[in-house]
Amino acid sequence: MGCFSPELWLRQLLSGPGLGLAAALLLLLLCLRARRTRRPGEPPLVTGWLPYFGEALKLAKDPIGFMATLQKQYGDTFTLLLGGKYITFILDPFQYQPVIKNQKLSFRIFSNKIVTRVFDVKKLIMDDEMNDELHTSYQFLQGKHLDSLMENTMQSLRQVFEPQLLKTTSWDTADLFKFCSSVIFEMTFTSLHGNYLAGDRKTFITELRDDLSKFDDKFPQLVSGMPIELLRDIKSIRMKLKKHLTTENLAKIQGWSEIIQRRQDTLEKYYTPEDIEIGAHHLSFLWASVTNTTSAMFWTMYYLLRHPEAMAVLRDEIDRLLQSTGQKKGPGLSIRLTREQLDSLIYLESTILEALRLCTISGIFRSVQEDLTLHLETQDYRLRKGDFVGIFPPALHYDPEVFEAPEEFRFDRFIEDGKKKTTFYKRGKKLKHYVIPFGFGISKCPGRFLALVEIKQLLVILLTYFDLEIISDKPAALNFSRILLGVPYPDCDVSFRYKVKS
Ligand code: HEM
Repeated sequence: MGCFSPELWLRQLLSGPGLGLAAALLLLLLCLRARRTRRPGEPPLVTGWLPYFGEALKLAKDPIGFMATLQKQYGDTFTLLLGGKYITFILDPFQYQPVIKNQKLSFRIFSNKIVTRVFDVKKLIMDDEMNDELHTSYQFLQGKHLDSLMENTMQSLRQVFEPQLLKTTSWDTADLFKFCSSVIFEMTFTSLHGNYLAGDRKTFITELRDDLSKFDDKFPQLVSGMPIELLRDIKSIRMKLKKHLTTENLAKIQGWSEIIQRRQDTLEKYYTPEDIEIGAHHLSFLWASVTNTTSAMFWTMYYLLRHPEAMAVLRDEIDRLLQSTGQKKGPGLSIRLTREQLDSLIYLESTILEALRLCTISGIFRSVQEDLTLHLETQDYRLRKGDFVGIFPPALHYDPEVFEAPEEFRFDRFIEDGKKKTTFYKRGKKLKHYVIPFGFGISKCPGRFLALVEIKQLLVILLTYFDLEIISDKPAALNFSRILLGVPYPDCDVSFRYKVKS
Protein backbone atom coordinates (compact mmCIF):
# COMPACT_ATOMS: atom_id res chain seq x y z
CA MET A 1 0.00 0.00 0.00
CA GLY A 2 1.92 3.11 0.95
CA CYS A 3 1.91 6.61 2.33
CA PHE A 4 0.04 9.88 2.11
CA SER A 5 0.43 12.58 -0.47
CA PRO A 6 0.10 15.89 1.37
CA GLU A 7 1.00 18.02 -1.61
CA LEU A 8 -2.26 16.86 -3.15
CA TRP A 9 -4.09 18.49 -0.26
CA LEU A 10 -2.26 21.69 -1.01
CA ARG A 11 -2.96 21.54 -4.74
CA GLN A 12 -6.63 20.77 -4.15
CA LEU A 13 -6.99 23.63 -1.68
CA LEU A 14 -5.43 26.08 -4.08
CA SER A 15 -7.47 24.93 -7.07
CA GLY A 16 -10.97 25.74 -5.72
CA PRO A 17 -12.43 29.28 -6.04
CA GLY A 18 -11.72 31.35 -2.95
CA LEU A 19 -9.85 28.52 -1.38
CA GLY A 20 -6.48 30.21 -1.85
CA LEU A 21 -7.32 32.41 1.13
CA ALA A 22 -8.28 29.40 3.21
CA ALA A 23 -4.99 27.77 2.31
CA ALA A 24 -3.05 30.92 3.28
CA LEU A 25 -4.85 31.07 6.63
CA LEU A 26 -4.22 27.41 7.22
CA LEU A 27 -0.53 27.91 6.50
CA LEU A 28 -0.37 30.88 8.85
CA LEU A 29 -2.00 28.84 11.59
CA LEU A 30 0.44 26.04 11.05
CA CYS A 31 3.36 28.49 11.11
CA LEU A 32 2.23 29.63 14.53
CA ARG A 33 2.33 26.11 15.92
CA ALA A 34 5.45 25.17 17.78
CA ARG A 35 7.93 23.27 15.60
CA ARG A 36 9.50 20.05 16.69
CA THR A 37 13.14 20.03 17.65
CA ARG A 38 15.56 17.14 17.71
CA ARG A 39 16.03 15.52 21.14
CA PRO A 40 19.23 13.80 22.29
CA GLY A 41 19.55 10.30 20.82
CA GLU A 42 17.13 10.98 17.97
CA PRO A 43 18.12 10.78 14.28
CA PRO A 44 18.88 14.03 12.39
CA LEU A 45 15.63 15.91 11.84
CA VAL A 46 14.77 17.33 8.41
CA THR A 47 11.69 19.54 8.49
CA GLY A 48 12.23 21.91 5.55
CA TRP A 49 10.87 25.45 5.77
CA LEU A 50 7.21 24.67 5.06
CA PRO A 51 5.28 24.02 8.26
CA TYR A 52 3.28 20.79 8.40
CA PHE A 53 4.04 19.80 4.78
CA GLY A 54 7.77 19.73 5.50
CA GLU A 55 9.67 18.31 2.55
CA ALA A 56 6.65 16.74 0.83
CA LEU A 57 6.84 18.93 -2.27
CA LYS A 58 10.53 18.25 -2.86
CA LEU A 59 10.00 14.54 -2.38
CA ALA A 60 7.06 14.55 -4.79
CA LYS A 61 9.09 16.33 -7.47
CA ASP A 62 12.08 14.01 -7.56
CA PRO A 63 11.83 11.25 -4.93
CA ILE A 64 14.93 9.32 -5.92
CA GLY A 65 17.21 12.36 -6.34
CA PHE A 66 15.92 14.14 -3.24
CA MET A 67 16.35 11.10 -0.98
CA ALA A 68 19.86 10.57 -2.40
CA THR A 69 20.75 14.18 -1.52
CA LEU A 70 19.43 13.76 2.03
CA GLN A 71 21.34 10.50 2.39
CA LYS A 72 24.57 12.25 1.39
CA GLN A 73 23.91 15.07 3.81
CA TYR A 74 22.57 13.20 6.87
CA GLY A 75 23.66 9.59 6.42
CA ASP A 76 21.55 6.44 6.26
CA THR A 77 19.12 7.33 9.07
CA PHE A 78 17.18 10.57 9.40
CA THR A 79 13.69 11.75 10.28
CA LEU A 80 11.73 13.58 7.62
CA LEU A 81 8.62 15.71 8.09
CA LEU A 82 6.06 14.85 5.39
CA GLY A 83 2.49 16.09 5.59
CA GLY A 84 2.39 16.37 9.37
CA LYS A 85 3.97 12.96 9.86
CA TYR A 86 7.51 12.30 11.03
CA ILE A 87 9.06 9.36 9.22
CA THR A 88 12.44 7.97 10.21
CA PHE A 89 13.98 6.45 7.10
CA ILE A 90 16.39 3.55 7.42
CA LEU A 91 18.36 3.46 4.18
CA ASP A 92 21.17 1.04 5.00
CA PRO A 93 19.98 -2.39 3.77
CA PHE A 94 21.97 -4.14 6.52
CA GLN A 95 19.75 -2.39 9.07
CA TYR A 96 16.42 -3.61 7.66
CA GLN A 97 16.37 -6.62 10.02
CA PRO A 98 16.01 -4.64 13.28
CA VAL A 99 13.03 -2.89 11.68
CA ILE A 100 11.43 -6.14 10.49
CA LYS A 101 11.96 -7.85 13.83
CA ASN A 102 10.90 -5.04 16.17
CA GLN A 103 7.47 -5.99 17.55
CA LYS A 104 6.75 -2.43 18.60
CA LEU A 105 6.83 -1.27 15.00
CA SER A 106 3.39 -2.13 13.69
CA PHE A 107 2.34 -2.68 10.11
CA ARG A 108 -1.25 -3.43 11.04
CA ILE A 109 -1.98 -0.06 12.67
CA PHE A 110 -0.59 1.63 9.58
CA SER A 111 -2.43 -0.51 7.00
CA ASN A 112 -5.76 -0.56 8.91
CA LYS A 113 -5.81 3.23 8.82
CA ILE A 114 -5.35 3.24 5.06
CA VAL A 115 -7.88 0.51 4.35
CA THR A 116 -10.45 2.33 6.53
CA ARG A 117 -9.81 5.66 4.85
CA VAL A 118 -9.75 4.46 1.28
CA PHE A 119 -12.22 1.58 1.19
CA ASP A 120 -14.44 2.55 4.11
CA VAL A 121 -13.89 -0.76 5.93
CA LYS A 122 -14.64 0.15 9.55
CA LYS A 123 -14.62 -3.16 11.34
CA LEU A 124 -10.99 -4.01 10.59
CA ILE A 125 -9.68 -1.64 13.26
CA MET A 126 -11.98 -3.04 15.91
CA ASP A 127 -11.72 -6.73 15.16
CA ASP A 128 -8.28 -8.28 15.31
CA GLU A 129 -9.71 -11.78 15.13
CA MET A 130 -11.41 -11.13 11.79
CA ASN A 131 -8.25 -9.47 10.54
CA ASP A 132 -6.19 -12.54 11.50
CA GLU A 133 -8.64 -14.84 9.77
CA LEU A 134 -8.63 -12.77 6.60
CA HIS A 135 -4.84 -12.95 6.60
CA THR A 136 -4.91 -16.76 6.75
CA SER A 137 -6.70 -16.68 3.36
CA TYR A 138 -3.39 -15.58 1.80
CA GLN A 139 -2.20 -19.22 1.93
CA PHE A 140 -4.51 -19.75 -1.08
CA LEU A 141 -2.18 -17.63 -3.20
CA GLN A 142 0.71 -20.07 -2.84
CA GLY A 143 1.85 -23.66 -3.39
CA LYS A 144 -0.64 -26.05 -4.98
CA HIS A 145 -3.36 -23.37 -4.80
CA LEU A 146 -1.23 -21.23 -7.09
CA ASP A 147 -1.23 -24.06 -9.65
CA SER A 148 -5.00 -23.96 -9.89
CA LEU A 149 -4.95 -20.16 -10.09
CA MET A 150 -2.44 -20.53 -12.91
CA GLU A 151 -4.88 -22.77 -14.78
CA ASN A 152 -7.48 -20.01 -14.39
CA THR A 153 -5.15 -17.27 -15.62
CA MET A 154 -4.21 -19.31 -18.70
CA GLN A 155 -7.88 -20.01 -19.41
CA SER A 156 -8.60 -16.32 -19.15
CA LEU A 157 -5.71 -15.48 -21.49
CA ARG A 158 -7.25 -17.85 -24.03
CA GLN A 159 -10.55 -15.97 -23.76
CA VAL A 160 -8.70 -12.70 -24.37
CA PHE A 161 -6.34 -13.71 -27.16
CA GLU A 162 -7.97 -16.49 -29.18
CA PRO A 163 -10.23 -14.05 -31.06
CA GLN A 164 -7.07 -12.04 -31.92
CA LEU A 165 -5.36 -15.10 -33.34
CA LEU A 166 -8.16 -15.64 -35.82
CA LYS A 167 -7.49 -12.23 -37.29
CA THR A 168 -5.45 -11.74 -40.43
CA THR A 169 -1.80 -10.96 -39.96
CA SER A 170 -2.11 -7.20 -40.23
CA TRP A 171 -0.76 -4.73 -37.64
CA ASP A 172 -3.02 -3.46 -34.85
CA THR A 173 -2.04 -0.32 -32.93
CA ALA A 174 -2.72 0.13 -29.20
CA ASP A 175 -1.69 2.23 -26.20
CA LEU A 176 0.50 0.10 -24.00
CA PHE A 177 -0.81 1.13 -20.57
CA LYS A 178 -4.46 0.76 -21.67
CA PHE A 179 -3.60 -2.61 -23.20
CA CYS A 180 -1.88 -3.88 -20.02
CA SER A 181 -4.64 -2.53 -17.82
CA SER A 182 -7.34 -4.25 -19.88
CA VAL A 183 -5.62 -7.66 -20.10
CA ILE A 184 -4.37 -7.74 -16.49
CA PHE A 185 -7.76 -6.71 -15.13
CA GLU A 186 -9.64 -9.35 -17.09
CA MET A 187 -7.18 -12.13 -16.33
CA THR A 188 -6.89 -11.30 -12.62
CA PHE A 189 -10.58 -10.68 -11.99
CA THR A 190 -11.68 -13.80 -13.86
CA SER A 191 -9.11 -16.09 -12.29
CA LEU A 192 -9.89 -14.91 -8.77
CA HIS A 193 -13.64 -14.28 -8.95
CA GLY A 194 -14.81 -16.41 -11.88
CA ASN A 195 -17.13 -15.69 -14.79
CA TYR A 196 -20.09 -13.32 -14.70
CA LEU A 197 -23.29 -15.15 -15.58
CA ALA A 198 -26.07 -12.61 -15.16
CA GLY A 199 -25.54 -10.72 -18.42
CA ASP A 200 -22.93 -9.67 -20.96
CA ARG A 201 -19.60 -10.72 -19.43
CA LYS A 202 -17.47 -8.34 -21.50
CA THR A 203 -19.62 -5.28 -20.67
CA PHE A 204 -19.57 -6.18 -16.96
CA ILE A 205 -15.77 -6.55 -16.94
CA THR A 206 -15.24 -3.32 -18.90
CA GLU A 207 -17.51 -1.26 -16.60
CA LEU A 208 -15.96 -2.68 -13.47
CA ARG A 209 -12.46 -1.97 -14.78
CA ASP A 210 -13.29 1.59 -15.81
CA ASP A 211 -14.89 2.33 -12.43
CA LEU A 212 -11.95 0.84 -10.57
CA SER A 213 -9.61 2.95 -12.67
CA LYS A 214 -11.54 6.17 -11.86
CA PHE A 215 -11.48 5.28 -8.17
CA ASP A 216 -7.79 4.41 -8.34
CA ASP A 217 -7.04 7.82 -9.91
CA LYS A 218 -8.07 9.42 -6.62
CA PHE A 219 -6.32 6.83 -4.45
CA PRO A 220 -3.49 9.17 -3.36
CA GLN A 221 -5.99 11.83 -2.27
CA LEU A 222 -7.96 9.28 -0.27
CA VAL A 223 -4.80 7.95 1.38
CA SER A 224 -3.77 11.49 2.28
CA GLY A 225 -7.01 11.80 4.27
CA MET A 226 -8.89 14.10 1.93
CA PRO A 227 -12.65 13.70 2.56
CA ILE A 228 -14.21 11.70 -0.27
CA GLU A 229 -16.96 14.34 -0.53
CA LEU A 230 -14.37 16.72 -2.03
CA LEU A 231 -13.63 14.27 -4.83
CA ARG A 232 -16.71 14.81 -6.99
CA ASP A 233 -18.30 11.50 -8.08
CA ILE A 234 -15.76 9.20 -6.42
CA LYS A 235 -18.03 8.46 -3.48
CA SER A 236 -20.77 7.14 -5.77
CA ILE A 237 -18.24 5.21 -7.87
CA ARG A 238 -16.86 3.58 -4.71
CA MET A 239 -20.40 2.66 -3.64
CA LYS A 240 -21.10 1.18 -7.09
CA LEU A 241 -17.92 -0.91 -6.90
CA LYS A 242 -18.76 -2.13 -3.40
CA LYS A 243 -22.28 -3.09 -4.52
CA HIS A 244 -20.89 -5.18 -7.38
CA LEU A 245 -18.99 -7.21 -4.80
CA THR A 246 -21.65 -7.77 -2.14
CA THR A 247 -22.78 -11.28 -1.22
CA GLU A 248 -25.84 -11.03 -3.45
CA ASN A 249 -23.93 -9.83 -6.51
CA LEU A 250 -20.91 -12.08 -6.06
CA ALA A 251 -23.34 -14.99 -6.28
CA LYS A 252 -23.89 -14.01 -9.93
CA ILE A 253 -20.26 -14.85 -10.65
CA GLN A 254 -19.40 -18.51 -11.03
CA GLY A 255 -16.11 -20.24 -10.34
CA TRP A 256 -14.70 -18.37 -7.31
CA SER A 257 -11.12 -19.24 -6.52
CA GLU A 258 -10.35 -20.77 -3.12
CA ILE A 259 -9.11 -17.44 -1.76
CA ILE A 260 -12.34 -15.59 -2.62
CA GLN A 261 -14.39 -18.46 -1.18
CA ARG A 262 -12.36 -18.36 2.07
CA ARG A 263 -12.60 -14.58 2.36
CA GLN A 264 -16.36 -14.68 1.77
CA ASP A 265 -16.80 -17.45 4.39
CA THR A 266 -14.83 -15.39 6.90
CA LEU A 267 -16.75 -12.21 6.15
CA GLU A 268 -20.11 -13.97 6.51
CA LYS A 269 -18.98 -15.03 9.98
CA TYR A 270 -18.46 -11.42 11.06
CA TYR A 271 -21.16 -9.57 9.08
CA THR A 272 -24.75 -10.19 8.12
CA PRO A 273 -24.78 -11.43 4.49
CA GLU A 274 -26.35 -8.22 3.19
CA ASP A 275 -23.80 -5.89 4.85
CA ILE A 276 -22.26 -3.58 2.22
CA GLU A 277 -18.93 -3.71 4.07
CA ILE A 278 -18.43 -7.21 2.65
CA GLY A 279 -18.23 -5.50 -0.74
CA ALA A 280 -15.70 -3.02 0.66
CA HIS A 281 -13.39 -5.87 1.76
CA HIS A 282 -13.59 -7.50 -1.66
CA LEU A 283 -12.93 -4.13 -3.29
CA SER A 284 -9.73 -3.61 -1.30
CA PHE A 285 -8.50 -7.05 -2.35
CA LEU A 286 -9.44 -6.47 -5.98
CA TRP A 287 -7.59 -3.14 -5.95
CA ALA A 288 -4.47 -4.78 -4.47
CA SER A 289 -4.61 -7.60 -7.01
CA VAL A 290 -4.65 -5.49 -10.18
CA THR A 291 -3.04 -2.07 -9.75
CA ASN A 292 0.60 -2.95 -9.14
CA THR A 293 0.52 -5.90 -11.53
CA THR A 294 -0.75 -3.60 -14.30
CA SER A 295 2.07 -1.09 -13.88
CA ALA A 296 4.68 -3.84 -13.45
CA MET A 297 3.47 -5.39 -16.71
CA PHE A 298 3.55 -1.99 -18.41
CA TRP A 299 7.17 -1.28 -17.43
CA THR A 300 8.39 -4.76 -18.35
CA MET A 301 6.78 -4.55 -21.79
CA TYR A 302 7.95 -0.98 -22.23
CA TYR A 303 11.59 -1.86 -21.61
CA LEU A 304 11.33 -4.92 -23.86
CA LEU A 305 9.85 -2.87 -26.69
CA ARG A 306 12.67 -0.37 -26.34
CA HIS A 307 15.28 -3.11 -26.20
CA PRO A 308 14.68 -5.44 -29.18
CA GLU A 309 17.96 -7.24 -28.37
CA ALA A 310 16.47 -8.29 -25.01
CA MET A 311 13.22 -9.31 -26.69
CA ALA A 312 15.15 -11.53 -29.12
CA VAL A 313 16.91 -13.34 -26.25
CA LEU A 314 13.59 -13.92 -24.47
CA ARG A 315 11.90 -15.21 -27.65
CA ASP A 316 14.77 -17.60 -28.13
CA GLU A 317 14.61 -18.81 -24.51
CA ILE A 318 10.86 -19.45 -24.80
CA ASP A 319 11.22 -21.20 -28.19
CA ARG A 320 13.87 -23.51 -26.74
CA LEU A 321 11.61 -24.39 -23.80
CA LEU A 322 8.67 -25.08 -26.11
CA GLN A 323 10.84 -27.31 -28.29
CA SER A 324 12.26 -29.20 -25.31
CA THR A 325 8.72 -29.87 -24.03
CA GLY A 326 7.61 -31.03 -27.47
CA GLN A 327 5.15 -28.18 -28.00
CA LYS A 328 4.33 -26.49 -31.27
CA LYS A 329 2.14 -23.51 -31.92
CA GLY A 330 -1.12 -25.18 -32.94
CA PRO A 331 -4.43 -23.54 -33.70
CA GLY A 332 -5.59 -21.40 -30.78
CA LEU A 333 -3.50 -20.88 -27.67
CA SER A 334 -2.49 -24.50 -27.31
CA ILE A 335 0.77 -24.11 -25.38
CA ARG A 336 0.88 -25.13 -21.71
CA LEU A 337 3.66 -24.48 -19.25
CA THR A 338 3.89 -25.70 -15.68
CA ARG A 339 5.07 -23.41 -12.90
CA GLU A 340 8.48 -25.10 -12.87
CA GLN A 341 8.79 -24.57 -16.63
CA LEU A 342 7.83 -20.90 -16.30
CA ASP A 343 10.40 -20.53 -13.51
CA SER A 344 13.08 -22.08 -15.70
CA LEU A 345 12.82 -19.05 -18.02
CA ILE A 346 15.58 -17.17 -16.25
CA TYR A 347 16.00 -14.36 -18.79
CA LEU A 348 12.26 -13.69 -18.58
CA GLU A 349 12.40 -13.51 -14.78
CA SER A 350 15.51 -11.35 -14.81
CA THR A 351 13.79 -8.89 -17.18
CA ILE A 352 10.76 -8.57 -14.88
CA LEU A 353 12.97 -8.12 -11.79
CA GLU A 354 15.01 -5.48 -13.59
CA ALA A 355 11.86 -3.54 -14.53
CA LEU A 356 10.68 -3.78 -10.90
CA ARG A 357 14.10 -2.68 -9.64
CA LEU A 358 13.94 0.44 -11.77
CA CYS A 359 10.30 1.25 -11.11
CA THR A 360 9.54 0.49 -7.46
CA ILE A 361 9.03 3.74 -5.59
CA SER A 362 6.69 2.34 -2.93
CA GLY A 363 7.75 2.75 0.66
CA ILE A 364 7.56 0.13 3.39
CA PHE A 365 6.18 1.63 6.60
CA ARG A 366 5.69 0.72 10.22
CA SER A 367 4.05 2.82 12.90
CA VAL A 368 5.87 3.37 16.21
CA GLN A 369 3.52 2.14 18.94
CA GLU A 370 5.43 3.52 21.93
CA ASP A 371 8.57 5.56 22.62
CA LEU A 372 11.45 3.18 21.99
CA THR A 373 15.12 2.79 21.16
CA LEU A 374 15.89 1.20 17.81
CA HIS A 375 19.18 -0.70 18.03
CA LEU A 376 21.00 -0.49 14.71
CA GLU A 377 24.43 -2.01 14.08
CA THR A 378 26.09 1.38 13.92
CA GLN A 379 24.11 3.31 16.51
CA ASP A 380 20.99 3.37 18.71
CA TYR A 381 18.21 5.81 17.86
CA ARG A 382 15.34 7.07 20.02
CA LEU A 383 11.97 7.05 18.24
CA ARG A 384 8.76 8.72 19.36
CA LYS A 385 5.35 7.10 19.67
CA GLY A 386 3.06 8.04 16.77
CA ASP A 387 5.92 8.51 14.28
CA PHE A 388 6.64 6.15 11.40
CA VAL A 389 9.65 4.15 10.31
CA GLY A 390 10.13 3.89 6.55
CA ILE A 391 12.25 1.94 4.12
CA PHE A 392 12.69 3.45 0.69
CA PRO A 393 13.50 0.70 -1.88
CA PRO A 394 15.04 3.00 -4.53
CA ALA A 395 17.88 3.86 -2.12
CA LEU A 396 18.90 0.20 -2.49
CA HIS A 397 17.79 -0.34 -6.09
CA TYR A 398 19.74 2.68 -7.35
CA ASP A 399 22.81 2.13 -5.19
CA PRO A 400 25.83 2.04 -7.57
CA GLU A 401 27.74 -0.02 -5.04
CA VAL A 402 25.15 -2.80 -5.40
CA PHE A 403 24.11 -2.41 -9.05
CA GLU A 404 26.57 -1.24 -11.67
CA ALA A 405 25.17 1.67 -13.74
CA PRO A 406 21.91 1.54 -11.74
CA GLU A 407 19.98 3.89 -14.06
CA GLU A 408 20.44 1.53 -17.01
CA PHE A 409 18.00 -1.22 -17.96
CA ARG A 410 20.00 -4.45 -18.21
CA PHE A 411 17.65 -7.34 -18.84
CA ASP A 412 20.26 -9.94 -17.80
CA ARG A 413 21.30 -8.22 -14.56
CA PHE A 414 19.99 -11.12 -12.49
CA ILE A 415 21.85 -13.81 -14.42
CA GLU A 416 25.39 -15.04 -13.92
CA ASP A 417 27.11 -17.92 -15.71
CA GLY A 418 23.80 -19.00 -17.24
CA LYS A 419 22.08 -19.23 -13.83
CA LYS A 420 19.92 -16.97 -11.65
CA LYS A 421 22.14 -14.44 -9.86
CA THR A 422 21.18 -14.01 -6.24
CA THR A 423 24.38 -12.64 -4.76
CA PHE A 424 24.78 -8.89 -4.55
CA TYR A 425 27.20 -7.10 -2.28
CA LYS A 426 27.59 -3.80 -0.45
CA ARG A 427 30.71 -2.83 1.48
CA GLY A 428 32.00 -6.31 0.54
CA LYS A 429 29.16 -7.98 2.48
CA LYS A 430 26.48 -10.16 0.88
CA LEU A 431 23.01 -8.61 0.94
CA LYS A 432 20.02 -10.58 2.22
CA HIS A 433 17.61 -8.22 0.44
CA TYR A 434 18.64 -6.76 -2.91
CA VAL A 435 15.35 -6.20 -4.80
CA ILE A 436 12.32 -5.47 -2.65
CA PRO A 437 9.35 -4.56 -4.88
CA PHE A 438 7.04 -6.69 -2.75
CA GLY A 439 8.03 -5.32 0.64
CA PHE A 440 9.24 -7.68 3.35
CA GLY A 441 8.61 -9.11 6.77
CA ILE A 442 5.03 -9.19 8.01
CA SER A 443 3.74 -6.97 5.20
CA LYS A 444 5.38 -8.82 2.30
CA CYS A 445 2.94 -8.97 -0.58
CA PRO A 446 0.98 -12.25 -0.44
CA GLY A 447 0.11 -11.95 -4.15
CA ARG A 448 3.72 -11.80 -5.38
CA PHE A 449 3.76 -15.34 -6.80
CA LEU A 450 0.51 -14.82 -8.66
CA ALA A 451 1.71 -11.46 -9.99
CA LEU A 452 4.90 -12.99 -11.38
CA VAL A 453 3.04 -15.96 -12.88
CA GLU A 454 0.56 -13.64 -14.60
CA ILE A 455 3.24 -11.38 -16.05
CA LYS A 456 5.30 -14.36 -17.22
CA GLN A 457 2.31 -16.12 -18.85
CA LEU A 458 1.23 -12.97 -20.62
CA LEU A 459 4.75 -12.30 -21.92
CA VAL A 460 5.12 -15.90 -23.10
CA ILE A 461 1.88 -15.57 -25.10
CA LEU A 462 2.79 -12.18 -26.54
CA LEU A 463 6.33 -13.18 -27.50
CA THR A 464 5.30 -16.55 -28.93
CA TYR A 465 2.32 -15.51 -31.01
CA PHE A 466 2.90 -11.86 -31.90
CA ASP A 467 5.34 -9.51 -33.55
CA LEU A 468 5.60 -6.41 -31.37
CA GLU A 469 7.02 -2.96 -32.13
CA ILE A 470 7.08 0.34 -30.31
CA ILE A 471 5.73 3.37 -32.21
CA SER A 472 6.15 6.30 -29.79
CA ASP A 473 9.55 7.99 -29.85
CA LYS A 474 9.00 9.95 -26.67
CA PRO A 475 10.29 8.01 -23.65
CA ALA A 476 7.87 7.41 -20.76
CA ALA A 477 8.91 8.47 -17.29
CA LEU A 478 7.65 7.49 -13.84
CA ASN A 479 4.63 9.53 -12.77
CA PHE A 480 5.33 10.49 -9.17
CA SER A 481 1.78 11.56 -8.31
CA ARG A 482 1.32 8.23 -6.56
CA ILE A 483 4.54 8.61 -4.68
CA LEU A 484 5.28 5.84 -2.18
CA LEU A 485 2.15 3.96 -3.26
CA GLY A 486 3.46 1.04 -5.26
CA VAL A 487 4.81 0.72 -8.78
CA PRO A 488 4.14 4.12 -10.39
CA TYR A 489 2.20 4.59 -13.58
CA PRO A 490 3.90 6.18 -16.61
CA ASP A 491 3.59 9.94 -17.14
CA CYS A 492 2.19 9.29 -20.63
CA ASP A 493 0.91 6.31 -22.56
CA VAL A 494 3.06 4.80 -25.29
CA SER A 495 1.73 3.50 -28.57
CA PHE A 496 2.90 0.17 -29.96
CA ARG A 497 1.75 -2.20 -32.67
CA TYR A 498 1.29 -5.96 -32.76
CA LYS A 499 0.35 -8.58 -35.32
CA VAL A 500 -0.05 -12.32 -35.28
CA LYS A 501 3.22 -13.95 -36.33
CA SER A 502 3.03 -15.48 -39.78
C1 HEM B 1 3.84 -6.74 -9.39
C2 HEM B 1 2.73 -6.78 -8.67
C3 HEM B 1 2.65 -6.44 -7.20
C4 HEM B 1 3.46 -5.64 -6.44
C5 HEM B 1 4.70 -4.86 -6.88
C6 HEM B 1 2.93 -5.66 -5.10
C7 HEM B 1 3.49 -4.98 -4.02
C8 HEM B 1 2.99 -5.03 -2.74
C9 HEM B 1 3.63 -4.42 -1.60
C10 HEM B 1 4.94 -3.63 -1.63
C11 HEM B 1 2.86 -4.68 -0.52
C12 HEM B 1 3.18 -4.32 0.93
C13 HEM B 1 2.71 -2.96 1.22
C14 HEM B 1 3.27 -2.41 2.49
O1 HEM B 1 4.23 -2.93 3.07
O2 HEM B 1 2.73 -1.37 2.85
C15 HEM B 1 1.71 -5.43 -0.97
C16 HEM B 1 0.67 -5.83 -0.16
C17 HEM B 1 -0.39 -6.58 -0.59
N1 HEM B 1 -0.56 -7.13 -1.85
FE1 HEM B 1 0.65 -6.87 -3.42
N2 HEM B 1 1.80 -6.44 -5.08
C18 HEM B 1 1.60 -6.96 -6.34
C19 HEM B 1 0.60 -7.82 -6.74
C20 HEM B 1 -0.38 -8.35 -5.91
C21 HEM B 1 -1.39 -9.31 -6.30
C22 HEM B 1 -1.49 -9.98 -7.67
C23 HEM B 1 -2.19 -9.51 -5.19
C24 HEM B 1 -3.39 -10.43 -5.01
C25 HEM B 1 -3.72 -11.43 -5.75
C26 HEM B 1 -1.70 -8.67 -4.13
C27 HEM B 1 -2.25 -8.59 -2.88
C28 HEM B 1 -1.73 -7.84 -1.84
C29 HEM B 1 -2.38 -7.75 -0.54
C30 HEM B 1 -3.70 -8.40 -0.13
C31 HEM B 1 -1.52 -6.95 0.26
C32 HEM B 1 -1.76 -6.53 1.71
C33 HEM B 1 -1.11 -7.54 2.62
C34 HEM B 1 -1.41 -7.33 4.08
O3 HEM B 1 -2.37 -6.67 4.42
O4 HEM B 1 -0.65 -7.87 4.90
N3 HEM B 1 -0.59 -7.99 -4.60
N4 HEM B 1 1.82 -5.64 -2.33
